[in-house]
Amino acid sequence: MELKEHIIDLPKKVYIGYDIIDNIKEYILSLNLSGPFLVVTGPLVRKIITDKIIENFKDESVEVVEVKIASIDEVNKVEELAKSSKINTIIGVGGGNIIDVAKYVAYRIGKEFVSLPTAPSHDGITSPFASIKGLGKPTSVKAKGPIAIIADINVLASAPRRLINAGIGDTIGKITAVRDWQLAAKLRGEYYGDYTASLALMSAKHALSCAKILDKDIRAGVRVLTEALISSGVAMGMAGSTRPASGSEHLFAHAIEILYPDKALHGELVALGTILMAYIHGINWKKIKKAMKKVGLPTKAKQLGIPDEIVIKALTIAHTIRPERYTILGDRGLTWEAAEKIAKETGVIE
Ligand SMILES: NC(=O)C1=CN([C@@H]2O[C@H](COP(=O)(O)OP(=O)(O)OC[C@H]3O[C@@H](n4cnc5c(N)ncnc54)[C@H](OP(=O)(O)O)[C@@H]3O)[C@@H](O)[C@H]2O)C=CC1
Ligand SMILES: O=C(CO)COP(=O)(O)O
Ligand SMILES: [Zn+2]
Repeated sequence: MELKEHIIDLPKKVYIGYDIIDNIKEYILSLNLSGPFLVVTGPLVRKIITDKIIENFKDESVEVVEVKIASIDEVNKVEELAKSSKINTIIGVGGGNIIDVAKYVAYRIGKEFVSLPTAPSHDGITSPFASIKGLGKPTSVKAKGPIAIIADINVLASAPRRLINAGIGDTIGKITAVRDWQLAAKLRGEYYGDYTASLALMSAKHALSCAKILDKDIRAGVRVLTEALISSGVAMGMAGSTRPASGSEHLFAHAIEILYPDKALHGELVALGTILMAYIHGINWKKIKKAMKKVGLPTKAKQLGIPDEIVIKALTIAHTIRPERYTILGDRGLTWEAAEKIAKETGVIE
């Protein structure tokens, strides 16, 4: 099936390198972005990274706002401030939650957004979508794609290993997401972009290959991972939806977040979901699980403190989360018995 209209939303510039946050002012000005600027950041990141960035912004009109989670209340707070301070450019400095709030507010007020990720933990760095709690849906909504990305590898490599692993987990998910997309094209006549799907799959391949590099040279490994995460976001921008990056494995992750919130990182849940959905798809889930173990990603719900019953329940409700996006879970989902069998056979529960 052809799309009636297709807008490809991509960044104008991607700055990637070492210690490049020192050049932030130069980058921003070369993009002709005007102030006042609003830096959206998190409490921890503010202390360890953001304050240094602000120093490099001397002589410009800059305000900083701290956000704890990506919720509609935080969005409203940031939007109010942005409007009252007549902000022209929003810079998101932080993990996935911060980037999502920054790009969503930029979308709502029609201003430019610059993405400055501090952790390679998610592929929302580039994507023109955001996940905001309290909007009435657990999945992402349209947001402003970044005009520029500033990816400082020294900053990203300083993130805790758990966040780095979560980024690998989020990209591993593309293996089943693309399978689901192919299935939807076959069974439901949904638009399928071969090139975009290949791009998403390539991200998974590169993220997995970075695992070996990470142990020898953390910065080199994080660079490969960051490029994979940016690229997966490009796939979403090209597809005009998160379809190439989010399938049944993400539905499982979202279901866990609903039933048992804030226990695990997004990428960790996606990776667990990928083992389960790969099993149902009949692809080599053992190989995926082995690769996850090697990286240090949890392969059992218990490692994340998630009870077995929550995993089973999540599997049974996952298909209801985004019914318009067809996946291997079909329209009717899994029975409790089937879910339990899948979770046990893959070793996700005991
Ligand atoms: N829009 C999209 O397309 C996508 C969106 N997402 C969304 O992203 C979110 C997950 O993002 P994720 O990054 O995993 O989680 P968070 O944004 O919650 O970040 C996790 C923690 O890491 C901290 N942190 C960030 N950078 C560093 C650093 N360099 N050193 C030390 N600590 C650091 C944060 O600090 P602080 O407390 O200061 O913030 C936070 O406490 C989910 O909500 C998910 O839905 C995921 C994929 C795609
Ligand atoms: O996390 C995402 C891609 O990695 C976005 O997924 P959703 O559209 O399912 O929220
Ligand atoms: Zn994701």
